[in-house]
Amino acid sequence: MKKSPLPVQNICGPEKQKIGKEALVKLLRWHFGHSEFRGKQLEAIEAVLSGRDCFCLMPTGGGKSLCYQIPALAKTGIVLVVSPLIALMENQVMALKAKGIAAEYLSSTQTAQVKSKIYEDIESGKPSLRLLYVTPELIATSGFMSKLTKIHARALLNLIAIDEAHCISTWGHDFRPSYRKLSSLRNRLPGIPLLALTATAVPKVQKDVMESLSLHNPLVLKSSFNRPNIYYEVRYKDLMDDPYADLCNFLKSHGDICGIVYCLERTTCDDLASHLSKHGVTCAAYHAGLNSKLRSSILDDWISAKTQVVVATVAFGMGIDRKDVRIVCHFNIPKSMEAFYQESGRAGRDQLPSRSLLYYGVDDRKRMEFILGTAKNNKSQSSSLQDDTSKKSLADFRQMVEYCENSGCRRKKILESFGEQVPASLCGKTCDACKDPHLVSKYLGELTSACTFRNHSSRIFISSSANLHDEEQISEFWSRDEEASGSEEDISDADENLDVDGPKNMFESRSVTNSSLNDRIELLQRAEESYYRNDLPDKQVHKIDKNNITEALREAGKQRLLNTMKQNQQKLDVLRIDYEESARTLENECHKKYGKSGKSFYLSQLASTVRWISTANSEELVNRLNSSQSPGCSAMTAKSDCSLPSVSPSGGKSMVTDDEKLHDSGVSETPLRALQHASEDTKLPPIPSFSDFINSRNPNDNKNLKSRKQPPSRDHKNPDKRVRNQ
Ligand SMILES: Nc1ncnc2c1ncn2[C@@H]1O[C@H](COP(=O)(O)OP(=O)(O)OP(=O)(O)O)[C@@H](O)[C@H]1O
Ligand SMILES: [Mg+2]
Repeated sequence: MKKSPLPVQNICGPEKQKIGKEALVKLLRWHFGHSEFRGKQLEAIEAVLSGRDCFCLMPTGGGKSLCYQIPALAKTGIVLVVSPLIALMENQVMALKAKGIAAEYLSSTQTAQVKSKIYEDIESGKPSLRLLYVTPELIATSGFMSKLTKIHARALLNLIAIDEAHCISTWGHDFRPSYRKLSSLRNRLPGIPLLALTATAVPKVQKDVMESLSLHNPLVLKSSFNRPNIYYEVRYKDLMDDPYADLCNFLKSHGDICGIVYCLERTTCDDLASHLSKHGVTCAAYHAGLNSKLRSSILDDWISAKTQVVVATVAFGMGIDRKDVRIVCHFNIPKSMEAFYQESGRAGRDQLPSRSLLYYGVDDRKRMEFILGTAKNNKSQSSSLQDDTSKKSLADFRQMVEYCENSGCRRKKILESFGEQVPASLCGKTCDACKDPHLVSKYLGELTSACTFRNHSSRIFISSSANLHDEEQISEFWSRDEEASGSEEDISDADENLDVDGPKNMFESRSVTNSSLNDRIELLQRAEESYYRNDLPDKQVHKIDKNNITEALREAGKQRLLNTMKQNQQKLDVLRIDYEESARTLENECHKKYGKSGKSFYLSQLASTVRWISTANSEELVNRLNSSQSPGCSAMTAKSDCSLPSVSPSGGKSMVTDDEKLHDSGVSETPLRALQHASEDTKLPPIPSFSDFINSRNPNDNKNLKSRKQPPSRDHKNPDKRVRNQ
């Protein structure tokens, strides 16, 4: 229903006149239907209305948006809101419009007509608009800045609100290079109060945000990070027979509730969503590998409660505003406490009891250590800034591991990681460790035994990833950060094209400033995708259906798998294996599983398999190859009439040992010879290295990608590890 603008007009006083609390509460009730301000909302609103800068740290779901929405209604003129995501802007603008509040957003996704209507209004000298949401990229363009300057000169710019302000800090978990450009706002638009809002900023990030934005004598408002309505729990994958079944039962036992399950990889999302669906949970997978149309329909179905659970990567991120999320589950350990807090904080925004459940697995931990450690090793040659960033990533992750591996109150650990000292009694048995400390201690004991049993060296944090893989292997993408920055892509492209002052070349600019792991991984992801795109001749690409899995693509996929096996030769040498056949088998498996679902699913599965090969041990590889074969044809006893890869485990020297025995078995060419041929003869498709990719950004010039690198992470779903150690 459209609301009359009358209350706004009534309280608009002369410039310096203080707007009283009553009038503000009236606005709150009239426009938003809330009876009272929450937490520090009123203080923030009064500060910015009086012209003072404000730094506002409120927990997720704390109601930060109202801190700039109410000021926008209290004064004629415009409140500019900087937001990191188009989806976030769209949601808020839609919700405000539904309340009859004049709000718009400017982004590359809008038509020229819509944009010029907005510009017309804000340049009219008497804008009807109250809230204008923009991306940080747009702010950096000279065109938009000159419009802002004009509005400013006419005293029509009341406030600049910077939402998710932690994105400005390289120390924050969601650093966005484009946010750095906001540091010029203070000088360019003097006298306009700045309001920085965030839910997740450790003390160092808080300081960095305030300094970067040059906040002048800001009112610093910090609410506790505590989310008392969320119950925290960790479950241990290594102690379970089947974590999929455990999660499924958990979700079903809570009835028809709304939930989010976060996974590290796209393929896990697809697998898990399909498993849950089969077992009666209405759910959908959501990740950056799906096209935007599909993504928004999945989001719509979830928002409108048609879908109960979304199984997602971190692409399902900021701006997801459904109040009644009852469960947020992490199926893989997140990379930092900040990420965990932000994601788990999507539960219970209506303040009702909700749950955070994290499935911790030692393999998951090692995988994460590997990627962070590899980044560190690679960066050791680079600047000290890069080293610092890597060290910080590892330290951040350490907190997450401690959250899972130590006994003691989970809530306390979360709060302490944000610099809050609280007594354990604060929790009031709202985490598993406080509710049932003996059980948690027992699980941790079992975990130690299980790890020892499985020959994991120890639970001591951060094994040297250099022992696992050489640094070549960094080039395989690891999707977690790409997923998050996939959203950044959504906002950046066209806006950056407008950028007259800003850098012409995103990659060039980033190579200078963005030493963060996130950016590197994002670029590597793009390199990966570019590799697949560029592998086909241009004309062919245009001709084929975008979603079509061509023979050429399949062949490239097979070659990629083959290449990975060869790069892991040393590790796999303990096997006697026909690499060519093995690659074909694995490619077939990917195609069989996801061929019908489309190219992105197929490529995602393929990439996951590549990662898996690079980390799997010989036994795992044997198992997988064997399970991929047709019934009755065992790879362990492969004969010449079986066109499947011939493999045996490392201990298999006694079973099938050397060339002679293979000759005896009737195989025309020994696996060892096949291996040699593969090394000598196979022309492998080039996979761009990180630097090659950056240097070859010209889309017409992708042919000089020469070097070849290798994936770092491993598939989480290792059936062998589900050992319950009683
Ligand atoms: N004073 C209030 N009374 C009741 N509900 C409120 C109040 N202020 C905000 N809310 C509600 O709380 C929910 C969360 O608000 P909002 O999206 O502004 O949170 P946030 O702090 O920006 O969270 P996030 O960090 O996740 O972005 C919204 O649904 C909003 O309507
Ligand atoms: Mg918000």
